[in-house]
Amino acid sequence: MAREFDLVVLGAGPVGENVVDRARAAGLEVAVVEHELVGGECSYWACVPSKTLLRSGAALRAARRVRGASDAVTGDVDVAETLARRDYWVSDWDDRNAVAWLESVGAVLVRGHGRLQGERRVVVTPPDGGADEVLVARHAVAVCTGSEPVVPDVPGLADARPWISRDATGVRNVPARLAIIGGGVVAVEMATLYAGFGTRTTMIVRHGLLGGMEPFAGEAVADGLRALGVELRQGASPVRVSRDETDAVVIELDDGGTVTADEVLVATGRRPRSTGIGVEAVGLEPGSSITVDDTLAVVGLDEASAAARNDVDDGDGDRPERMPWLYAVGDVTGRASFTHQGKYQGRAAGDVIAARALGRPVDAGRYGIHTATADSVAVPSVVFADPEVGSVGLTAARAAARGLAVRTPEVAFSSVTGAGILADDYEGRARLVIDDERDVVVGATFVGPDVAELVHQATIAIVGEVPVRRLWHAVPAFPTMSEVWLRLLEADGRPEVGG
Ligand SMILES: Cc1cc2nc3c(=O)[nH]c(=O)nc-3n(C[C@H](O)[C@H](O)[C@H](O)COP(=O)(O)OP(=O)(O)OC[C@H]3O[C@@H](n4cnc5c(N)ncnc54)[C@H](O)[C@@H]3O)c2cc1C
Ligand SMILES: NC(=O)c1ccc[n+]([C@@H]2O[C@H](COP(=O)([O-])OP(=O)(O)OC[C@H]3O[C@@H](n4cnc5c(N)ncnc54)[C@H](O)[C@@H]3O)[C@@H](O)[C@H]2O)c1
Repeated sequence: MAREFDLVVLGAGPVGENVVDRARAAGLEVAVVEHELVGGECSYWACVPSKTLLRSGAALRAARRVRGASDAVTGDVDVAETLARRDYWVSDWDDRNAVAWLESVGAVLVRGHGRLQGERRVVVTPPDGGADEVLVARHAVAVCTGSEPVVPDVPGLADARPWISRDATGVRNVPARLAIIGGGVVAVEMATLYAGFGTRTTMIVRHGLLGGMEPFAGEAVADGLRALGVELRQGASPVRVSRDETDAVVIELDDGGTVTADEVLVATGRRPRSTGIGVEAVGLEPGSSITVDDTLAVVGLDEASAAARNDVDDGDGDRPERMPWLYAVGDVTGRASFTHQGKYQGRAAGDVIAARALGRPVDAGRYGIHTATADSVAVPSVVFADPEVGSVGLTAARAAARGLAVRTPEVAFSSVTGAGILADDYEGRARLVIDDERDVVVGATFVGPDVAELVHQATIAIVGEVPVRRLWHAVPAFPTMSEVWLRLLEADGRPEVGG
């Protein structure tokens, strides 16, 4: 016997939880299928443990940067206490609180591995390998299955017991030597973390660090990592990996060099988790990101399902317009792989699914409540390295690629009194990207200690499309880090009357 619900959500990560929350708030009957821990990657293996582990070293370094406080710092990071704090924040990898929340909102949790079995049907294999159960969705299925790490096909790597990010954030025995392959955000944050733990850390980086961001961000982070004692092997790629007779990992590089370590962390990106979830049953391509429109409804599904059924539209117009029934939300869409952005999508998706199911008006225009418009305008992110990198919107290069004429005022934080008071010899930079035609901010990057909280101001300026002329009236308090905004406006130039 199949159980019926209004909505079946596949995956109870942060994104699935938000879809559930909004759909339940509207009164839909909702089932959510989860094969691991309710709360997903972010809560147990990604954002929460990584940021908790990074915090101890960051706090110590912050105190060391203030004369009058620095002498009170007499030791290094207490690794055992830091790991214990991490264990607390990941609830010892126990999801009972998250499950209690699901129950409190009246959602039904179905434990097991789910996969699509055709339109509006999800089949679940329970964890004990018992009989499959079919869940039928009266209105919609939302795929929120997240992403998984990519391990490149380097000879010997898979057999060398490489770490993926879960091993690095779930660590119990901190290695004396760690090699990291990759130069993206996972690699940079984990190098910062392990260097702070006293691990001899070597990064193997094909190109620069933090590709895709403003170049000055990667350069400052590279300098910061070197200052922490990290060895950067830039312009090098691994060609062969093995374990030697002492069980050390030996990584041979294409520049002829070798890196030897106790563990090797592979941080070479993630791919959408769209295999093994039955997308082929509805005509979609497993392994690819699932393409959605701004209401998170899967695009091209009718054509794909028709093709899968060999049911060709003869174009006589007799096929009725159908309500979307399949949605994809979060990392699996490849739109913006961050928890906050996926949750934003999840709120829109839960609301629009309910609106369509209940025959209520749908607000799907630009910045409508049922859309994830900001995905293509303002995705904020913070890289928790030393220095931190906070960014949102377009870089100068991305703006140029879009054909925008921009102004890019840039300043050093040395001109900001609040930064100098925050830390002695504060070093950092900030850049705005301003659309010259519309005179609004379309991108911002801040690099330096404790810049994370500056990003949201930029996000509001971008999403609110606040004219730069008007930003002159948003006065930052003295002496705070926010004064960087005034310096940036000054670098851009005081507007003229009638200009
Ligand atoms: C090391 C690391 C650090 C990160 N730090 C940050 C950060 O600081 N800030 C930030 O915003 N983002 C961060 N991210 C990214 C963030 O973790 C993801 O963007 C976020 O987890 C995506 O949420 P999601 O719900 O889409 O996917 P997930 O969190 O992956 O959740 C998907 C859920 O679906 C379940 N599932 C999958 N397939 C099935 C199936 N077939 N049946 C049943 N259940 C299934 C999974 O078990 C999982 O619980 C980090 C990522 C990594 C790797
Ligand atoms: N603070 C945060 O918000 C945060 C933290 C961690 C992760 N994340 C999310 O997780 C995602 C995944 O992070 P990531 O760092 O794994 O991916 P990434 O795409 O940011 O970086 C991958 C890195 O690996 C390199 N690389 C790829 N293939 C390689 C190969 N074959 N050999 C050598 N190097 C190779 C790339 O050049 C790049 O430097 C991010 O895009 C981000 O959305 C966010």
